Amino acid sequence: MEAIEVSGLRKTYRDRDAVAGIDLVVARGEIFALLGPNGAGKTTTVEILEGHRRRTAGDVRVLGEDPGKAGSAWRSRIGIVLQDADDAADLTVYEMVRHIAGFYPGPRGADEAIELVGLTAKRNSKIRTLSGGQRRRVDVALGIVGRPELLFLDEPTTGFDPEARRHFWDLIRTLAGDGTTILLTTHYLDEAEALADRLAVIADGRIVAEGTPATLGGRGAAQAKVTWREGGTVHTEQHTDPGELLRRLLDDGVDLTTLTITRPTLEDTYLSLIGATR
Ligand SMILES: Nc1ncnc2c1ncn2[C@@H]1O[C@H](COP(=O)(O)OP(=O)(O)OP(=O)(O)O)[C@@H](O)[C@H]1O
Repeated sequence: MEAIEVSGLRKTYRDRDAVAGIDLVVARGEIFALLGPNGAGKTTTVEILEGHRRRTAGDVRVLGEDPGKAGSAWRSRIGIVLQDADDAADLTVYEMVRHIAGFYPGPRGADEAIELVGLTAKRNSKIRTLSGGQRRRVDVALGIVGRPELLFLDEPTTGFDPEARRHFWDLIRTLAGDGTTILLTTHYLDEAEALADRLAVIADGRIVAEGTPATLGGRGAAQAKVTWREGGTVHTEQHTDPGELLRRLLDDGVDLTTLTITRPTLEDTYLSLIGATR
């Protein structure tokens, strides 16, 4: 059984489609990233999968059940990190995590969850005294404390400093290595590239491309741009396989310290996919 199966998903607000017919399959144990510009429909999609919003049309199965009808046993199998979590700010980190752990049948220890998000030093601090990035880490601790089979992360690393982001990536890889399925939305292309087994780009409520970070939007087959300097002139050539060109340049005694080879980054590919929909 797949972790997530979606076909023909639509969500209409008044007369406008926020989600306009999405098909999506996420396998168990997979890390799947949803990318897309502001207002594309990512949060709406994720909240329908979490059972937090009603859909207008389409079939949705999450861990084998319809999230619109599933009960508390299903809910205890998923973990959620919302985009704007409203923390009970007067509790300490430990109190809050322990409180939420109490809703799950087989939770992690609160201290283990706090340690996993790197907040042990803030264990006894009130949440309202934490920085924005530290609060976000509390949100992640709350999402994983129940040992979810499936974890939803909506822009999980917004406000994280670079070290916290790397730490978080390691945590996600560890969870995935233990078999947790992860669906995340992010605006950070480096994050998607570092974490995702597969990803989809949503624009205007539709999936415009889907693939692995290496193949999305034809990226894998894209030509490499080779640039070098020879006799005071800069040369540029496009090649699918630049090996032959490199051998020729070596034979010709060209100074290869001036040579660069670039391929489209995931960001280049993403921006051209988004641009094509405008
Ligand atoms: N409760 C609502 N009522 C009316 N329109 C809504 C509602 N929630 C979302 N929308 C609209 O649906 C569209 C998709 O919004 P959504 O929040 O899913 O986008 P998103 O891809 O998550 O964006 P972001 O990257 O900014 O988080 C937007 O045009 C938004 O204005």
